[in-house]
Amino acid sequence: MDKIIIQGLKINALIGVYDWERESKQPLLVDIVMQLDLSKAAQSDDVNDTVDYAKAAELLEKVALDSDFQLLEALAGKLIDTLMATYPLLNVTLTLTKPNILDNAQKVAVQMTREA
Ligand SMILES: Nc1nc2c(c(=O)[nH]1)N=C([C@H](O)[C@@H](O)CO)CN2
Repeated sequence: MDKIIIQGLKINALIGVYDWERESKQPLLVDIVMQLDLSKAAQSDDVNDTVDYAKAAELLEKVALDSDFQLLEALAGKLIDTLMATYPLLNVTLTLTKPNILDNAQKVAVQMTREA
C-alpha cells in the first residue's frame, strides 16, 4: 500500500500533568505514516491529487499550538482525528514523542493507529 511519511515534525504545545509543565509550551515530535492511494498523483504529477505533506504538517503544528491537554494520549488523539477528518486516508499511524522529559529515558512516546 502507498504511504506518505512525515518524520520528526517539530511542534509546540501546552501539555503535561504537573504544574511546572503548565507554564509554557514545550517541544514535541510527531511521526506520521499515512496510507492512501497515490496512483492518481503518480500519473498526473499534480499536488491536488494527493495529500500535500507541507499543508498536513502546517495543520498539525496549528492544532498543537491551539491545544491544551494534560496527556500525550489526548493530544495524539486530537492530531490523528484531525488527519482522518481532513484527508482521504485509509490508515494512519501517528507517534507523538516528548523528548528529554524523564531523567533516565531518552524519550517517551505514544503511538496510535486509525483506519477508515
Ligand atoms: N501515559 C502517560 N503518562 C504520563 C504522561 C502522559 O502524557 N501519558 N505525562 C506525564 C507528565 O506530564 C510527564 O510528561 C512528566 O513526568 C506523566 N505520565
